[in-house]
Amino acid sequence: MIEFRDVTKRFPGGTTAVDGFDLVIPSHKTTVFVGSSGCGKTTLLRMINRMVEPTSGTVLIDDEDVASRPAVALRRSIGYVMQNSGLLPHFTVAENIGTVPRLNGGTRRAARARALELMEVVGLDRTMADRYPSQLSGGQQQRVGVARGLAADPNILLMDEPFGAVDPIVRAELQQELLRLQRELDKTVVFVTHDIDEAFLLGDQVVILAAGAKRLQVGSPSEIIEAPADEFVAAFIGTERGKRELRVKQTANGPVLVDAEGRTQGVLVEGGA
Ligand SMILES: Nc1ncnc2c1ncn2[C@@H]1O[C@H](COP(=O)(O)OP(=O)(O)OP(=O)(O)O)[C@@H](O)[C@H]1O
Repeated sequence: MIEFRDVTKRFPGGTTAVDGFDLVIPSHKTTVFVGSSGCGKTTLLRMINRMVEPTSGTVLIDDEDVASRPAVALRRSIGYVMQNSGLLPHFTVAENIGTVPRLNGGTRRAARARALELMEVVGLDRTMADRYPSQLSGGQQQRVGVARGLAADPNILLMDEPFGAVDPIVRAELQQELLRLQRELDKTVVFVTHDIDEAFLLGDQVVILAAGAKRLQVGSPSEIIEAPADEFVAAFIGTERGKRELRVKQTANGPVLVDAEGRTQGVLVEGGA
């Protein structure tokens, strides 16, 4: 469990990126921070692994204040995946993935073995191990980024808009891969995005934020869609655009669900959750 207790971050220059933020992030679930640009999502994420230090307040992992842990060791024990993958251009794929195992004192051989194993986990062909990042597609680079984040087998994986820079088809593929990975690996994932659809697809817990990391609503996707906290959240999640206001339409083949513009969104079936 990760916990923010009354956390504030003021940057030199005066921006209050995060103002008195409280949140409990349950273990073995995916929590998504979603909100518009500059609302403090990245700052929140980076305070978990001490890439950013809070001005006041406490961040705890399993009831231990992260400030009491040596920053470098803490950072290496937590996976971090960033936008544009953040790969080192002069390292091969295998070397990039094996960076943290090497930093942790592992042999070159062990790091490579781990890298090859992880390439399989994230759906990359092993023949790519000796390529450089520039010789991969954007989607493949992101997979390498995810593999690198997993290399030290962390309990916590922080992901900062990891799929922001790829086209919608590859993005959908990577999202499905992450859902599969999460079922298999069972990590505590904290994911940042500005895309509410991505948040609802991936999140067990979704945290909708406004400027200063103000919590507008925290809940499961179902809770938020069924009862948006206010007009702003309703507009943000798209109910106003009619996107999530579905109604039943009878067709020759049975009932389907259509949106406000009459576009079919799905088929109505009996039973289920
Ligand atoms: N190192 C820094 N120094 C000064 N101000 C900063 C620094 N990092 C972030 N900020 C400011 O803090 C606020 C929150 O930034 P943050 O990157 O956390 O937002 P974000 O929600 O992740 O935005 P985006 O979606 O655009 O990445 C912004 O106003 C930003 O300009």
